[in-house]
Amino acid sequence: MEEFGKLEERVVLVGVQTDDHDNVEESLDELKELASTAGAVTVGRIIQNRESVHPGTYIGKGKIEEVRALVYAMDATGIICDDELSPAQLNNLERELDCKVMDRTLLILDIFAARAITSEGKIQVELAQLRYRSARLVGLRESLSRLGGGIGTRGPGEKKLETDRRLIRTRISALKQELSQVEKHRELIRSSRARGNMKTAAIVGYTNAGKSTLLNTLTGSEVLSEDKLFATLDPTTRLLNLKDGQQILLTDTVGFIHKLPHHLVEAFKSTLEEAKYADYIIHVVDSSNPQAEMQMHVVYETLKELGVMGKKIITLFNKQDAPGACVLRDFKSDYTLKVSAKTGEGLADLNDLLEKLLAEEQIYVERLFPYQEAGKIQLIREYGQLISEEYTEEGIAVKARVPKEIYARVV
Ligand SMILES: Nc1nc2c(ncn2[C@@H]2O[C@H](COP(=O)(O)OP(=O)(O)OP(=O)(O)O)[C@@H](O)[C@H]2O)c(=O)[nH]1
Ligand SMILES: [Mg+2]
Repeated sequence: MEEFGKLEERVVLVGVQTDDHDNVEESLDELKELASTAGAVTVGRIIQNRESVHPGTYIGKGKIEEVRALVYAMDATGIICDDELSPAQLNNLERELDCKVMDRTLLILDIFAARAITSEGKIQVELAQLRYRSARLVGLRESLSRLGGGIGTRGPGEKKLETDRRLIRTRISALKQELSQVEKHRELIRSSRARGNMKTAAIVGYTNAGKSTLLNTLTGSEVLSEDKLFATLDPTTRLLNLKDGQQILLTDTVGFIHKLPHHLVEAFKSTLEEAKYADYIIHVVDSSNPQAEMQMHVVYETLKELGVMGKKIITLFNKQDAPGACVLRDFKSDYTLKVSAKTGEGLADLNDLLEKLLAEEQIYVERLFPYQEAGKIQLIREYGQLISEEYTEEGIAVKARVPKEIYARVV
């Protein structure tokens, strides 16, 4: 595992501006944030304009010289490239520059590794790390050997490489098995939730948008929220009591990010899938971020990739208290609200909206059930929401909300 925190890492960021590519300056701003989250100090950046990235070395020969000079001048310990490098690009650059070469994927993996808390998150990160590494075994041999323990403590050699690969394969299949156990467990929880007829809203959004803060403010719970990228890696579900007595489950999710490497989306699928099983999507946008529009776009793309479609979307333009907060036009969502998760501004409107949406799914029942029909009250308890029950001589007076599907069986 690459450890950034131990000795001070000083890095130079390297990006390629291609014609069809979004703005690399902005992408490098974000890469700098990622680097600092991982504990590395950015000491310079170099951008090359090219039609496309160099297949063998990511950047061209002349630029490599420039990077080498900057690394030397700034006493940098390594470079971080803005795109995922192929194994060949990584090896070649490492040979040419003679310093540590990292890429966006490795950086994100490193942050993920430091932040995963639940066993599921940890397994997912380790799997993604192993997959990334096994493809780059030659180049990463040195950093691997620093791991100590099982993998790689002796010098290089073909035989050694074979052993590394076999160890990694064994580990991967063990992890996969563990993961499928954990996923089964999650599936169980999900289906019992569905049986209890509890509606769920998934809070999604770009990393650092304020998702965890929102969950904390709404439910008074303590979910780690930090001004760091990827503070949340494991979904956390909390019960929200709405003012009118209705209830909804809110699930915090891992933040999305620009250029989230595909196999990471793959690795985190089961975590991100919370959004797929939710009844509603609450999309939190950091409206004080100049990149808000691009970030919203990334969120929609990721949702599409996950197959999350046809759900009601509530977009929250968050951080209204912050300077420069704006409201963007948003054609993809069904409802938009201006809020501040920090100050609580606008959250009463969110409460009202959720009440309205939930009420649409349920029918209000006020009825006296004779004692011989008490079984129906059990049905309400199981599938609906019992607001009150009062025992009288004629029977039980009940106020409740029941889902449309079972209304006919209750009245
Ligand atoms: N000014 C202001 N800051 C906010 C608001 N909501 C969240 N923040 C800050 O934004 C930062 C990120 O908040 P989090 O709640 O951790 O963001 P997140 O979306 O959960 O981030 P990840 O878990 O990393 O994806 C923290 O420093 C919060 O204090 C808000 O309404 N106003
Ligand atoms: Mg969070």
